[in-house]
Amino acid sequence: MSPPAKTSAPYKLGIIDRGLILVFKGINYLIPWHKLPTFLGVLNLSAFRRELRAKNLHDTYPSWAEQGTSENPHMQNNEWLTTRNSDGLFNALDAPKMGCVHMRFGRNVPRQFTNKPSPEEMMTPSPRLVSKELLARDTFKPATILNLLAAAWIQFQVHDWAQHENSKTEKYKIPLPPGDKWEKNNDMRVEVTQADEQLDKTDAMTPGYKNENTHWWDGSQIYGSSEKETAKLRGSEPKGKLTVDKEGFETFLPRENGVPLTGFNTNWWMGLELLHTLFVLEHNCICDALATAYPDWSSEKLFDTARLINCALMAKIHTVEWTPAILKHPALQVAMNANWWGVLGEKLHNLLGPRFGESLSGIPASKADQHGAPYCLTEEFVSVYRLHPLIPDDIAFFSAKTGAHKINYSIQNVAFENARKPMTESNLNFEDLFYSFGINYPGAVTLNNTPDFLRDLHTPDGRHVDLGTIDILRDRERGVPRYNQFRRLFHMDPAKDFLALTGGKKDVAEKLSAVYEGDIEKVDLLVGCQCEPLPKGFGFSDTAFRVFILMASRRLKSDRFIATDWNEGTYSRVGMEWVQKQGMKDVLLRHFPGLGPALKGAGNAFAPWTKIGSSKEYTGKQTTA
Ligand code: HEM
Repeated sequence: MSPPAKTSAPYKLGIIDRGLILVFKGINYLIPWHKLPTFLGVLNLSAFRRELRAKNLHDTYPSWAEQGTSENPHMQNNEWLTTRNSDGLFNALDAPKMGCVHMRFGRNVPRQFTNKPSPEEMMTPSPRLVSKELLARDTFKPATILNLLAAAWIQFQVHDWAQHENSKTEKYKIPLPPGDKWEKNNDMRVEVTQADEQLDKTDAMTPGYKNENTHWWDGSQIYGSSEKETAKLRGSEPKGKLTVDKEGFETFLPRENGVPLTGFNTNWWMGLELLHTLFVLEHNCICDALATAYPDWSSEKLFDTARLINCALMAKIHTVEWTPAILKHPALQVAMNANWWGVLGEKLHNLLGPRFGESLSGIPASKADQHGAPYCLTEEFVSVYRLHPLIPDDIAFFSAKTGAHKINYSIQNVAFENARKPMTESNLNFEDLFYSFGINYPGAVTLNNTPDFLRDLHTPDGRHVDLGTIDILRDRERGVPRYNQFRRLFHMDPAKDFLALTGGKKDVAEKLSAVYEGDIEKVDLLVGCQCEPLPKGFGFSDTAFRVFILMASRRLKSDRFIATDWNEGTYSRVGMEWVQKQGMKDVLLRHFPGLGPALKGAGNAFAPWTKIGSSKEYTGKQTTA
């Protein structure tokens, strides 16, 4: 038996790192990073990332041995050396369980700061009061830098990355504010998050929670998080393809009792229907291209390679398109491109190849590195992706051919079993739906903008929940520090009072103070993030952004298939070109060519598209601000 695996040396700050961090701490005392000239802003972000890598990656297991050893679990099939395993095994070869399904979430703050609070602390102030006073949407506030596809995209990605399990037996009773008639019997109960078994004393104070998905960026929302599931989704399709159903001219995800058959199908709505369908079609199209180029490949080889390509394409789209769309700041445009192409940029990357390491040539093809802590997603990462205000109240639907306004549907009427209703009921096709998503706005991630639909949600499995209450409760129960403490642990200054937190908005500060009984330290992370002033061009808070600075590159850098094994041997020549030469617009146009006119003038596929024909005259709030 080999000793416990430790796949990478502890991340130590060198003298240059320390110098850089110190210099920028000095500069930031006077000027925040986002107000610096672009070049300095990018360097500032790099200084943040160095410090975060050194101080903000914390394992929640008692030892590295929990990640497995090079012999245990035993790799029975050498196939996993060159392709993804659906359970997430064997990505790190000497720690084969790292990042696999049912491994625990880690932490971005030391565990001594993540203790589970007492029942009283957990319910103070009542999460329902916070939801009613501070989260409930008063009027729809649109995010005008984005389109609705951007909202669907991030949920689509989150479903690849993270899902906690709820207890089947235990529930919290949520205190209701006076006069709050939640249900007839005036009772609100929410399932406890299922904690992992206790492995050591620390777990008694701060439980570990397992991920129901693989932690890797491996398309598990499409392919499933187990080999068994993947086999089911492929069925008996030849040439490495995923199963689809054809109805007339449209291709749909197959369904069982009305439920879509795909890797992750909970919290379903039309946005997910669109993106799951699109990337299943993309997988099948990649299979065709590979089969043409490599006619002797088996169905297995075609599937494995197409999945690698499809996952890398999604990771690239997220890195160089979605993120710069929601963080529309010049330093971010450079920094996110640098994650993929390096600071030398795409042209030089293509000319010289990825030979100069992570900083100059980008993360793909650089050496995989876990920076001293086993790779996994974290509780704090899940917290900052609670972006439920992105969901609007209703969607305006248009013809992709003429731009004519057809009909509006409330979100409720395109959610769960209704996800395809506008197609079956109103004769709209996928092209119309994509076009409509391209010109509808999502909600802005801000206070009092969580839709009623999610705050009074009835799910197909019989739950009746207020997602605003749940968003607050979950962070508290999982020991995620409240806003000010979170900022300290992410090396930021805490807000000194309510007025400072809101950037001088007196009415909001008073409302916050009333809910939190004058104690700024009690403000929940999600609430603080939704009311702090944003850097110019940002779609969410600078505080949440600190988690992104660290984890966006970590998801790429820790993954052997994106880092060390990024080469033609793994992906094939066709595969490398497929990923490197294409983006979201190419994917959309390949499958839905009628979107051409709307996408023609659009800069970023996740920003509002060009309105065509008579949709320009529509004045509804869904697409006009
Ligand atoms: C119609 C749209 C949506 C529905 C119906 C929905 C529903 C839900 C539900 C029921 C939960 C689980 C609550 C629990 O802990 O018991 C949840 C969690 C979550 N949702 Fe949403 N959601 C939607 C959109 C979104 C969007 C756009 C995002 C943006 C990224 C998002 C991010 C999350 C995250 C991060 C969690 C926590 C997952 C975890 O605890 O592991 N959701 N959502």
